[in-house]
Amino acid sequence: MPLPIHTDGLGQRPKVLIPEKVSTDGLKLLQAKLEVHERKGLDPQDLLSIIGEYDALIVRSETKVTAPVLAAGKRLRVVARAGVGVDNVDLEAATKRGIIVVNSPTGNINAAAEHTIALLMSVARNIGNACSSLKQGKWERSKYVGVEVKGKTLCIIGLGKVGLTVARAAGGLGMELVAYDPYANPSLAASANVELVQSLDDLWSRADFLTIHTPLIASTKGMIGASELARMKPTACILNVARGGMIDETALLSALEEGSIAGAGIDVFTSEPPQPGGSAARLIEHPRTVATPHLGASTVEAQENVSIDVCTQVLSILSGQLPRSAVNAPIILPEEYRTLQPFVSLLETIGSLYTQYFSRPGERQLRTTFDLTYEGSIASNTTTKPLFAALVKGLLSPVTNTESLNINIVNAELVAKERGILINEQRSREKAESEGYSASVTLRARVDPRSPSGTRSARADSFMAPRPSALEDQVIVGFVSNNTSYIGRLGHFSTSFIPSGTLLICRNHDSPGRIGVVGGKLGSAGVNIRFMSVAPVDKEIGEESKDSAVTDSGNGVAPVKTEALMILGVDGPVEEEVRKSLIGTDGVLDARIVDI
Ligand SMILES: NC(=O)C1=CN([C@@H]2O[C@H](COP(=O)(O)OP(=O)(O)OC[C@H]3O[C@@H](n4cnc5c(N)ncnc54)[C@H](O)[C@@H]3O)[C@@H](O)[C@H]2O)C=CC1
Ligand SMILES: O=C(O)C(=O)COP(=O)(O)O
Repeated sequence: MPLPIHTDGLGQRPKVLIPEKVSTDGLKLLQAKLEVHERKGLDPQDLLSIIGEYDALIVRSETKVTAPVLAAGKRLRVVARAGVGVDNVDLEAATKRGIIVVNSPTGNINAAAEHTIALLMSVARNIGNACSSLKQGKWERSKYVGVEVKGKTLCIIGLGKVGLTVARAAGGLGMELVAYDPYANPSLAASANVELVQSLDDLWSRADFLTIHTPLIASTKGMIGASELARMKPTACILNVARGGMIDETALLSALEEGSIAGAGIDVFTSEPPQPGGSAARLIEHPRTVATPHLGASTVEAQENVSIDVCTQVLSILSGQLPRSAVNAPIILPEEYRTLQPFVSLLETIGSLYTQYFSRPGERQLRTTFDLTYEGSIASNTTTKPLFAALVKGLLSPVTNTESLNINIVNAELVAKERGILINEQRSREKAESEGYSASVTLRARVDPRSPSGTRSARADSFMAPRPSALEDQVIVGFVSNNTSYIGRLGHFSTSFIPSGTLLICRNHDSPGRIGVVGGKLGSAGVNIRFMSVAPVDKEIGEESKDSAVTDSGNGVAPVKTEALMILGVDGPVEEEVRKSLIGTDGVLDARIVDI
């Protein structure tokens, strides 16, 4: 069920910018919940100047979503591509900023495949030239004699969704099918009667028609140049309904001019629209080229599909749910996300509690590795990305502005790496049940004694773990009960409290009268106590330290069996003077304030 979309603090609905023609079928879904601004014909400068107002951006292939656009999009949470190819979106920059990029991976593949077949037939039967000749009042039947495709070999580079759909349709036309795709599914290829070859070198000389259906990526850029074209039959025709940039346009034009290939059917160009007088424009003008202005996805049906697909995903993301097809985020099934959700809040709390509770102001700080263990039922989830992201956010929230970092499943790993936070995730199915809960999480810090602060990075906001006192155990155990987060262990102490609001956490001698002392001092300072919980030394540690139990010297070293924690939920802030006044007298060894 979709969650409500919240307005901002000023009661405004989230805003979505649509600078290209996107079908109204999807936009209608948005209009009820969002402010939808269709602004066609924006130039790059206009886009830069207005993008800062928007929470979502929906584009097709024309809008270049560059790093500067994403940087200016301070509120942007999602860039949706109403189509397949995301080569016009700077994915790396979006990931860094935690902006989810979604696309519609299947909505227009049939349209693209049908358009490929249309170009194939147009090239084979001279449809474009014959049509314009007829419109000029001519009747040139012998000039436009074509070839049949039945029995001819169609070579396909990229046997993905579009490539396979083209193969099936071309198979229906009686064509022989050969494909090169190092990642193709052999059984799908076999089911469409496609012969898969091991190398591109096996294709060039076999093709009567050659069609390309790969994404535009480093390995496909400039894939077909002069030397490849030179190896093709002079009767061969080449088709491109994928992306400009994969075929060298100048080389293709020369091959057509020299007659080393027979024809071309081209829908996509290196620069769209083509620069007047440039290589694409000259290629389009060639009499044996059939060209269309990037119309592969331009059918009513495909535009409805992609529009509804991406608009639904925009709504999901803006209501805090996960999209169906994010390009730069892991796929998480909805039912899996539901089981993880209560733990997301727990992990954020544990992270924040860790940073606030274990920090000692003024102490030299060190870089840390965390062991994060999921125990019990939660350990069987296939992904824990949302939990990882929540922990990173929690660890950083007390020391940096996490709002501006927008930490989420998209960028959490990157942010953690940049801040020197190393998190090892582990799973244990049994442990939590033996402790009496169905699932729990343990965060244990291992501080690297060889890397004092400042040795690796001069960043002021880099995460530095607090230096632990000699024997301090930096561990937090949390669990969820009735959708509420609980802390079950803090350092050496076994406890059970709900971490929320302002907490005063005191470590004291485990002897009568401590509560009265702290309560009295807080009372005279006008601080109201909401709840209180006493935490003895965890039983495992108690066993270990039985023989060595000595009284603490009061310097924060060597917690022993004779100590306990007192956790007080208090209303409002506790002045620093009041906190300090609690320490050192009447058996109170330490007092720390934590805000959750
Ligand atoms: N002209 C238009 O309006 C449209 C164009 N497209 C374009 O069509 C292309 C294909 O789309 P889909 O089939 O949906 O993508 P897809 O991801 O399903 O398939 C791409 C295939 O290319 C293969 N591939 C990747 N690198 C390769 C390489 N170096 N050599 C050989 N094969 C390689 C992959 O293994 C994959 O099987 C994309 O570039 C997309 O942008 C898609 C829809 C409409
Ligand atoms: O989906 C794709 O990859 C396309 O190329 C379609 O582009 P368009 O949305 O028509 O600008």
